[in-house]
Amino acid sequence: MPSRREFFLHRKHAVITGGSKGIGFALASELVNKGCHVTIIARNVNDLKNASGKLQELADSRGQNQKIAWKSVDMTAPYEIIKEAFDNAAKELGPIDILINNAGHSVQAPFCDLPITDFENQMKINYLSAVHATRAVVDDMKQRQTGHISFVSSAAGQFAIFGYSAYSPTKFALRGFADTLHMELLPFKVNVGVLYPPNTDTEGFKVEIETMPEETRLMSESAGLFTPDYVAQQHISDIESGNYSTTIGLDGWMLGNLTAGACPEKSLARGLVQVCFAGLFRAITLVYLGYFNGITKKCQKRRFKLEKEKASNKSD
Ligand SMILES: NC(=O)C1=CN([C@@H]2O[C@H](COP(=O)(O)OP(=O)(O)OC[C@H]3O[C@@H](n4cnc5c(N)ncnc54)[C@H](OP(=O)(O)O)[C@@H]3O)[C@@H](O)[C@H]2O)C=CC1
Ligand SMILES: CCCCCCCCCCCCCCCC(=O)[C@@H](N)CO
Repeated sequence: MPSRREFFLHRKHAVITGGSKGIGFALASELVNKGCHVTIIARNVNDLKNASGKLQELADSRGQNQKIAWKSVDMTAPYEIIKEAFDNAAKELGPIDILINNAGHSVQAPFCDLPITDFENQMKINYLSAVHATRAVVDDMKQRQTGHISFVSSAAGQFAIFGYSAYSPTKFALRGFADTLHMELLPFKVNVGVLYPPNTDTEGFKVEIETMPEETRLMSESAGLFTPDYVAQQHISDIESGNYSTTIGLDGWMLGNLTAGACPEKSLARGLVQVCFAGLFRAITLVYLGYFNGITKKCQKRRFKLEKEKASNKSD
């Protein structure tokens, strides 16, 4: 007998923001593999055409008449524009059953080196875009008493490290929003889920790694580097089985247990692990924090030394 929590993806209409590349594209592909009709949203039209062409090929190879569509929308646009785009998507491929809030961007540097505008900009694309998209689809889901809404947070939305003073809060915010929404939508049978990826090998990540402070690189790489396909498969499988949180890799799994806090948990087995090992995971985290603080001090020492050498070279 299928479990009460199970969510069937076959012939559902899924909309993925930021679906033209990286994790979003991998999520879109996996949803096509599960039999969904898919609409992807992003800004760049060429990338959208390219990505939806690939998705259509994948869909055609399954021979089940699945439809693919794309919309060029800046997800930071005013709510009215977002609402119109989602209404049009629903007119084209049918009522929206699944929304994946994935569009996002990271800018990392020590706090004082970050342009002050980046704080607001990242909040707009990483957090507010998800609020707007959710508002655009949720009434209809409540009325139809079915649906799923996902948020792509980050391991940096569970563990805030050096360099992410603008980025991490946007990803923590998604968790707060998702926890609330999950509770409010329970009576309407609309599911909510959060994905917490560690570093994932995408175009966005390739740009990020070029400008990343050494501290951020050393700390974040301790949680591993994963392929977008692997990350997407884990999350889609959690959507199907009705799990709230998706974590990736061993460190990700520990981090999920550590930060379970007051977040929803629908699996008894997962809940038991959180209860039994809470202390152990906190202890492991203290060790990591000690290691990370050491990295911060060492890198700063090296930087001071370099600056001193430069200054003395100049005065020679
Ligand atoms: N890669 C990683 O290491 C990790 C990523 N994440 C999160 O996963 C999500 C996806 O990341 P990733 O795949 O690496 O990102 P990419 O930069 O590779 O792709 C981003 C996607 O979002 C779209 N996008 C960006 N800005 C906007 C906007 N204003 N409006 C609409 N669409 C937009 C892009 O298309 P276009 O530019 O054409 O608009 C593109 O499709 C992000 O939320 C990120 O924070 C979380 C943890 C780790
Ligand atoms: C008991 C638990 C211990 C586990 C410790 C693991 C340490 C995690 C460090 C945080 C990693 C942050 C990755 C950010 C990825 C991301 O979002 C960017 N690449 C943005 O694109």
